[in-house]
Amino acid sequence: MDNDVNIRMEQKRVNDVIQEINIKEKKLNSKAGGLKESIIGLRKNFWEDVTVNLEELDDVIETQASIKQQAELLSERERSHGEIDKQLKTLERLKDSPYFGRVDFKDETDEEFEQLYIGIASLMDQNEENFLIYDWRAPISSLYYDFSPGPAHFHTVQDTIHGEISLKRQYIIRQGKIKGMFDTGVTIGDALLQAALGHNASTSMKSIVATIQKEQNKIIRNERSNMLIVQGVAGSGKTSAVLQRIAYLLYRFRGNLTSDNLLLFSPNPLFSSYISNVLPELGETNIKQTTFIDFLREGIEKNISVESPFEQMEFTLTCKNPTVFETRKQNIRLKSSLYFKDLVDKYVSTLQTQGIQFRNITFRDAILISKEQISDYFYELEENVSLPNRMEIVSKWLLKELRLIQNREKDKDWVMEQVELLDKESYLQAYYENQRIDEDDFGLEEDILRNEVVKKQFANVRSQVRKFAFVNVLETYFKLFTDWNVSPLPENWDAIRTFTKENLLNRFLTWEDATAYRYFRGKLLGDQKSRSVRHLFIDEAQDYTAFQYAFIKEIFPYTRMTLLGDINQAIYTYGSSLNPLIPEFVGENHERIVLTKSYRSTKEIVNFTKRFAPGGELIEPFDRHGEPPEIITLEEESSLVDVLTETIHNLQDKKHETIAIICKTFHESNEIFKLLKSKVAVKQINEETYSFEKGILVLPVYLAKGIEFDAVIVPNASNNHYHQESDRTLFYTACTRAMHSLTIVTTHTPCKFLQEATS
Ligand SMILES: Nc1ncnc2c1ncn2[C@@H]1O[C@H](COP(=O)(O)OP(=O)(O)OP(=O)(O)O)[C@@H](O)[C@H]1O
Repeated sequence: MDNDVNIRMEQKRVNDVIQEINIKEKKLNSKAGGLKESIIGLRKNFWEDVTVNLEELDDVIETQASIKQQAELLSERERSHGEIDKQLKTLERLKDSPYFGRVDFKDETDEEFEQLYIGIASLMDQNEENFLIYDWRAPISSLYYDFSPGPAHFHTVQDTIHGEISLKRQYIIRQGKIKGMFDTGVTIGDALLQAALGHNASTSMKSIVATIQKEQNKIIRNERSNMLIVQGVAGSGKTSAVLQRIAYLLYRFRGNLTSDNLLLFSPNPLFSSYISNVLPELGETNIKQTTFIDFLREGIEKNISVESPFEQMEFTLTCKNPTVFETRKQNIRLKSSLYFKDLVDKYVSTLQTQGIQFRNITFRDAILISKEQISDYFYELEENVSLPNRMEIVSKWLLKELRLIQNREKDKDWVMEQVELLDKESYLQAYYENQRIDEDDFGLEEDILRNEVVKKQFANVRSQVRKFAFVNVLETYFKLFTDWNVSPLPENWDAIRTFTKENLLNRFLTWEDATAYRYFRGKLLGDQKSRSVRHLFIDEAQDYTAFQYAFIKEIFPYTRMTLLGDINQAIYTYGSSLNPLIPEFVGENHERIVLTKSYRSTKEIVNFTKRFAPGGELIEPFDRHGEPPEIITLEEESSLVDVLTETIHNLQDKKHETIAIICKTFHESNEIFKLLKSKVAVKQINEETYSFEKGILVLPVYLAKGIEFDAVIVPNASNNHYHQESDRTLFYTACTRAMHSLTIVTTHTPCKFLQEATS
């Protein structure tokens, strides 16, 4: 058929579907209007419609029941209204772009091919009989992602349906108009992908539903594995795939799984906001996201400061003292390892019989229960009761003791002084209470007031006891490095323990100690195992240590996990041995998927960066072309500012909107910022930056993780800057943030990675 006729017919169908959407929208709107009125009415007349009578106990109970009934009615209506609101928003999106794909499919029993249109949500005709659009997550829609014309099959919950595809078509529809239409063969939409990838970088990530690739679809629809591990090269769509996977799981297990059951660990706050649009764009609520440090901090005492991973990195990259550096490196290696976890476990087992440090329970500067008493009580308990259970028993005992002390304390003089300071309300309450019990006993009122005072004053002590504040966890951890005979001795143990002791005395945990300490705390006091998180997603998984993984497993023993990362971007090199992304790690019920195709950068940039990526021969560029990376050799170092300014102006002339100057360290980014701030409108990004706007940005590479820019400038790729083998992953990560343009500035002696790329 003539292409114009085809387009006309397809546009007619789009118009028909939009017509249906309009009708549905009208119906929903009138339903929503009715509901809204009823909600307003319910809210307005809430107190008129409930029977309020508080005279007799029976009346009070009836009143409570009546309020409850009214409140339930209101929240039911509000829920329905919310649901309609969500449907209306989806219809609004469908009206703009009802679908992006079509497959004509016939199963083995069918006579004729059926046309299946695929979009971001399902839509049925008015009689609710036929699908006008299939949700991209429906089982049948996987035909679109997994097959080209020819034999094809898809899995339903019970079955596998075999058949044949006769046509696969893609559309670009905007504001209800077909802007492009392609019939595709083997891979989906090179044309569409070209269009999607050729755009300028955005300050927030986009959904990729229309162009999900077969390999990515495997990640998205995986339901079997307890642990899904994705090793994917830079720009291969790991983050994109995981967000689509979340949307898929929410759809597939709707009714059983809500966004509260899913948790994502992201590498930095900037990244969290960068991806926060994708799920709402797909009509789903965002899931809980946190960085691993925030997650750890929740379980560490507030008066202990914790180093961030970025501070750790900055320290190792900028430390000038070789002895200090060496000790720190060894500390990181040790504390990141499972060997150290074993050591902590061994130490914890010795605490069964002795060694836990307790705190006195004090009140108004006096010791109420001494730490020795607590320790004696604790260690007299049965040895085979676990430490956390013993803590519970001690806490109960302490609360009982406190009640007795509280009673004794009541008659002291200071209580009367406090009674006099009580407000009018407390006096009134005491009066009524007195009346209720015995109106003739005047002494009772004072007793009630005294009770009120001690109860208030003891509330804090009691709450501290419930939180096990009577255990000095930090001091007990400290003893691991002082009183305990570690065996076998880790390498350079003396230097490591001196370093650790010094930090702990300052109530400071290095990043490598933070997990160990948090784990230790859990062993001592007990950890709440998370049952509500059913799926955990870890992006940039290469940057987690073996100890961190073991800890995560402890907290989430029943949770399915999806780990995504790239071993070539492992920037925390001293801690990242035994990473799950390496094939040897794969265990039972684990699945490993490898993505080798890089979509982000132009072919020229990928071919350049793959030359210094370990195992780079496996990286495959997507066929999108641009200018080759530019390498600028400085004649003199003082010319850097002019070179950078000129480069930025050139890039702006070429319509690049996000231009990132990616530095090795924050220290370097400070220097560059100072150089440039009077020349161009440059913005500096730091650990606290939660979102960014288009423009010229300067930032260290560890804050650029997971993000992409139109153009990247690496301002100093000299040998004296990227000089160690461990800098390779940093350099690689920096260069691979570029979508369209990469500029590298160096002195006459470029770093070896740059030499490898250009030799
Ligand atoms: N199937 C696809 N269709 C359209 N765009 C895609 C597809 N897959 C990836 N992309 C695009 O490629 C870019 C890189 O994707 P993404 O950030 O998800 O990769 P990544 O593997 O997480 O990268 P990195 O490890 O380097 O941070 C994004 O712009 C994304 O939109």
